[in-house]
Amino acid sequence: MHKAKVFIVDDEPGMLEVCADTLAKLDDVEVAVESNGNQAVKRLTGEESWDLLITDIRMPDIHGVDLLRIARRHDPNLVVLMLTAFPTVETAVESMKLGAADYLTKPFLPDDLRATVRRLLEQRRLREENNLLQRQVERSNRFGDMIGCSEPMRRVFDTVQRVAPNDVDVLILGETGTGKELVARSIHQQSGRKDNRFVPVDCGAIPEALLESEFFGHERGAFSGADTRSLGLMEFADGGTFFLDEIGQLPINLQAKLLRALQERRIRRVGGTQEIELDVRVIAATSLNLEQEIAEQRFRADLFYRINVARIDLPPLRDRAEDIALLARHFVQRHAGEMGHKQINITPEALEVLCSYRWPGNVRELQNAIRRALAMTRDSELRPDDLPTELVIAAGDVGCGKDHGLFELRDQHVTDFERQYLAQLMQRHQGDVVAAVGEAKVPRGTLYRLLKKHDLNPADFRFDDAGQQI
Ligand SMILES: Nc1ncnc2c1ncn2[C@@H]1O[C@H](COP(=O)(O)OP(=O)(O)OP(=O)(O)O)[C@@H](O)[C@H]1O
Repeated sequence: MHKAKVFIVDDEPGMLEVCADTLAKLDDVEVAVESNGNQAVKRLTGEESWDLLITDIRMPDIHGVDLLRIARRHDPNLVVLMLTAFPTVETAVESMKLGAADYLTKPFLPDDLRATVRRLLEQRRLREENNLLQRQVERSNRFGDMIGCSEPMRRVFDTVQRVAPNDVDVLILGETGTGKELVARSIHQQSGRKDNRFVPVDCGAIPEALLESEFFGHERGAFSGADTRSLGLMEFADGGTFFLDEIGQLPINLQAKLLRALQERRIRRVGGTQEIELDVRVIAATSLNLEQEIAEQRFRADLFYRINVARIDLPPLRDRAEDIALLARHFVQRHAGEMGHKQINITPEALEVLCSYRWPGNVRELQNAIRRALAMTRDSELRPDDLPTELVIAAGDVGCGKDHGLFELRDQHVTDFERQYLAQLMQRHQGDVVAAVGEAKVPRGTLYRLLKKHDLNPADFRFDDAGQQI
């Protein structure tokens, strides 16, 4: 049987003995004790892994709250039970904020200690099981880098699988951030071209005057400034896949040239006379309604028919609510590691907020919201107040109006904004207050006061080269 490892820290040897004896009666628990603060820090930050830390608050060589902070920084999943003979509201609140699971006031009955430990270990076991299940669920709802369990996404995965090996051109339609580029990459990855290049180009991002030479390349001397011959993106993609993102924004004169290149699979560099044969698969994507663009004569119908050989419609995130929780958990897992957190759970209340928002920026917006929330959270749970304010308001938590007046809502906004701003500022400067003062353009004292107000500690944002918090 796996025994839960419990570590008890108290400066009084008598107390350690009583606690150890009490817990020894639980047969699935293994107990270690320590009365010296420095030794306790060493064991908590060393190789050993612990399930539960029980620590006294008042000790001569280390304060229990500091031990809690150090231990949870090393292992954010560690469950901590605080013991105190002098309960003060501030210490209790501070301990809870730093992630203590509970606290017991001395003196306590052995049964109370046993019951509390049993409950905390059970909670931890359930959380771990839950994480394991989540990982299994995610594995079965994964298609390459794409995640989705909703019916529309399953259809998308199915279509990708069918069109990928067939070398036909593909048109992907969907609002911004729905994953069009991810789908295009996935098609490339599952095609016979996967060992050659995938060349993406954002048609809306290249200045019109440069588009033709960017696409088709140019010969030396083709125009002033062209001192060398240059390959175009399409030629660069020879043998592979050319991904035209936002094709709806391509100027009409270039549409004609692209159509010709697609029909003949040949191009001519700007200023060149020779035709160059190319073997390129084209995948185009747009968030515009191309039929309407054609009706308004901004998009050529013949180009539309040429690229609309196989078509994939990516539904907006709000129409596939089942995917929201799955994606949110996936992003939490992915980005928590990058930010130095070990394992973070989303509370059911936070999931409810995420699921009732409309996500105009779709999956990209969800991913960013999770990143921002992770920067705000200080313990192993992501709660509604860690989420960007606009989501919480839209979900009705703060802002249904009838319970909150204009000024109250405004103050709430300002407070949330301040907290988010400061957390991101600290993150950008890795806890360097001098650099943060420079960017925020406020006196140092003001910055310290605001950090204190929002209970943010610059030290929590300092990481070493390996990404570990220092
Ligand atoms: N189903 C999904 N599973 C996992 N991540 C996804 C999914 N859909 C989108 N993403 C992520 O969301 C972000 C936006 O996706 P992507 O760039 O493919 O969207 P897009 O539709 O091409 O956006 P735009 O129209 O703005 O170019 C990316 O970081 C991508 O990895």
